[in-house]
Amino acid sequence: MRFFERLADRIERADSVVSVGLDPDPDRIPSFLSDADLPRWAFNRRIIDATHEHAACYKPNAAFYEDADGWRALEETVAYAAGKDVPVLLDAKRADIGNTTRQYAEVLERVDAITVNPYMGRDSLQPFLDREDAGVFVLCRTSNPGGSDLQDLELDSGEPLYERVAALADGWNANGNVGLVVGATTPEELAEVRAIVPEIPFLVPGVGAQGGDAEAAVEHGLAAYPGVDVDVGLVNSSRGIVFAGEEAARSDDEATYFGAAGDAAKRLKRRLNRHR
Ligand SMILES: O=C(O)c1cc(=O)[nH]c(=O)n1[C@@H]1O[C@H](COP(=O)(O)O)[C@@H](O)[C@H]1O
Repeated sequence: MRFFERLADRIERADSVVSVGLDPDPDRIPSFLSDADLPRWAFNRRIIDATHEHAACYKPNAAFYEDADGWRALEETVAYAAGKDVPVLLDAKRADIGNTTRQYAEVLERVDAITVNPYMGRDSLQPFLDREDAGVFVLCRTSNPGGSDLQDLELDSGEPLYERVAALADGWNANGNVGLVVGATTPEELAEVRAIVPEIPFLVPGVGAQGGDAEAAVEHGLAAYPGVDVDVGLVNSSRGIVFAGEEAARSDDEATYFGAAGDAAKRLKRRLNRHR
């Protein structure tokens, strides 16, 4: 089964397009978990227990796992999410020259999908694109303030670079496995990219902690996919869900802390579903 078919299945079962970002910043892991063997894994396991009913996917960002214990924590996390039948999208923003990128793409043996960076061009993405069953989300218009520095640059044709990336990604989609990353912080660009690629699902980060537009994320982020009954796409929130417990009363109480994460995921799911 292709990634977007598996994702559609999950979206239907959870009635949700929420991507729960697993970004376990070590400085914010609650002190009651600091003695755990792998605090990031202990944290993620509890987050998954609290949120999986509302999760269309989990999106661990590789930056939070790039040390020896981190890789172990990530491995445990991926296996645990799979056990709950929730796809995992590794946010690694990868791509490189041929032999290197072939190694990078090996990670798709262990996760369902990945984010990739188009800056080095098609050959740097080919080994990912060749994995017919995996999802490959190409950065297009990112949510950060500096996203405009390069991505908005106008080409000779008059189009901004991010629009060219969208058009190129359409051409890279022979296997029906390409998605685009377009931030919720730039709703007009979301609409523009959607007009260029009516059939490519988006990963829309930037709602929650970055204050992006959740309604526009749903309106433009989802796309019909051949052979499935629901529109497909993902709207991600990381800190707004996993650290919701910091604001809960008695947040040093484990049940309250992780209950708040579950509530935050459920609230986001309902908010997004109002616009689906
Ligand atoms: O590729 C991404 O997921 C991504 C692209 C982008 O344009 N903006 C963006 O915030 N992200 C990621 O989405 C997550 C957002 O986290 P929060 O701001 O805490 O919801 C982080 O893991 C970011 O790296």
